[in-house]
Amino acid sequence: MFATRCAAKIAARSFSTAAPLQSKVAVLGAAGGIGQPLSLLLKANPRVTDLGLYDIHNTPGVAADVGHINTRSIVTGYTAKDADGLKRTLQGAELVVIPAGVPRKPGMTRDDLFNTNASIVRDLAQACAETCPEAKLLIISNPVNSTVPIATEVFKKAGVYDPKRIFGVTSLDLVRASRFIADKLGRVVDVPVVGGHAGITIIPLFSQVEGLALTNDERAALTHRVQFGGDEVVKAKDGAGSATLSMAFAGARFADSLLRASAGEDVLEWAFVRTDLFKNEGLEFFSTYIKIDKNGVKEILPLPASISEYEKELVKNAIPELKKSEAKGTAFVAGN
Ligand SMILES: NC(=O)C1=CN([C@@H]2O[C@H](COP(=O)(O)OP(=O)(O)OC[C@H]3O[C@@H](n4cnc5c(N)ncnc54)[C@H](O)[C@@H]3O)[C@@H](O)[C@H]2O)C=CC1
Ligand SMILES: O=C([O-])CC(=O)C(=O)O
Repeated sequence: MFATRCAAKIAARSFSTAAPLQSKVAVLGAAGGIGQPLSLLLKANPRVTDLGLYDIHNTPGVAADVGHINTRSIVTGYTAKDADGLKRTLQGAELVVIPAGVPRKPGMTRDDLFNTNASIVRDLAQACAETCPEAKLLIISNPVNSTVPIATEVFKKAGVYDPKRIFGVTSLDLVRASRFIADKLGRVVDVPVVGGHAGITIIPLFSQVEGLALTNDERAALTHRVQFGGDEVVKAKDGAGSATLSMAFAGARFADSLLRASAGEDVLEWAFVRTDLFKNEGLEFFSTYIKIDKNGVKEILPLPASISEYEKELVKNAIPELKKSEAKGTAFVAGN
């Protein structure tokens, strides 16, 4: 009786061999603060069939550990010391998630990371352009407002650029906004967050949340908290880095959206992408509402007409900041 119950339980937990599609996901920076829990969450995702982990060091240990989890995917782990380690990680990848690079310490802005992270993202993007130009790139490394233009320029130079496939991951801003209003609202709902991923460029659209009534003071305080949520974590970690666990959750959620879209689902998401929405202002990248399908971005939706005057003002103020970061990223690749 007990044996039968156990067998039934094990069978129920086993992965279904009928699961469709082959989906390889690569994580670059897999041994880091974000990389490890992100790899764990991706290993738990039944849509992932191959999980390729790469870092400059420590990846074999992470791969061996995560690889013992009895879900569907096969795990490989390479470091910079392995011959063709990066290439082998990227071969056949459908998604490449990039959390490689240094995190902030208290007192730093995300832009202060530019000098170190710009070349890391440039070199990893170059490897992607050579080995898996058709893969979707999910860029987590900061400053996102500049690293996405960097990856874009690398792909353009390599002649393989498709704006549908390069995403700056801003999902953590949505996760925070959703969590920060959950107690007041009594439920967890999606909150659209648009703009970019640094300070005042992060714009939560609380006006779009049904049933949420905020005073002006509450709205201003909540908006500020979302815009500077990253600083809250950096301060609390007190020199030991920035958000890792919540970022892994948000990154895994965004990766899952893309995998669901690949499997034929209609998916609405928010991400920092190439768009003509602010072409008249000379801005090329903006985080906004996107419909995704198996090819990546299927449609970029305009901001809802019903956003508040307060939110319109936030968008207006973000544009010069976004343009500066975009120009810095673009110039970096042009000059190197
Ligand atoms: N987009 C977002 O919402 C968020 C972005 N971040 C950013 O993510 C990045 C990573 O943060 P953490 O994981 O906390 O840092 P971490 O320092 O713990 O991990 C970074 C990993 O990248 C690896 N790495 C460095 N150069 C590499 C290269 N060339 N190739 C492969 N791997 C390389 C390191 O060895 C390390 O294991 C930071 O830039 C941080 O600012 C962090 C939180 C949220
Ligand atoms: O604040 C940071 O440096 C990390 C980050 O992007 C975030 O937590 O939103």
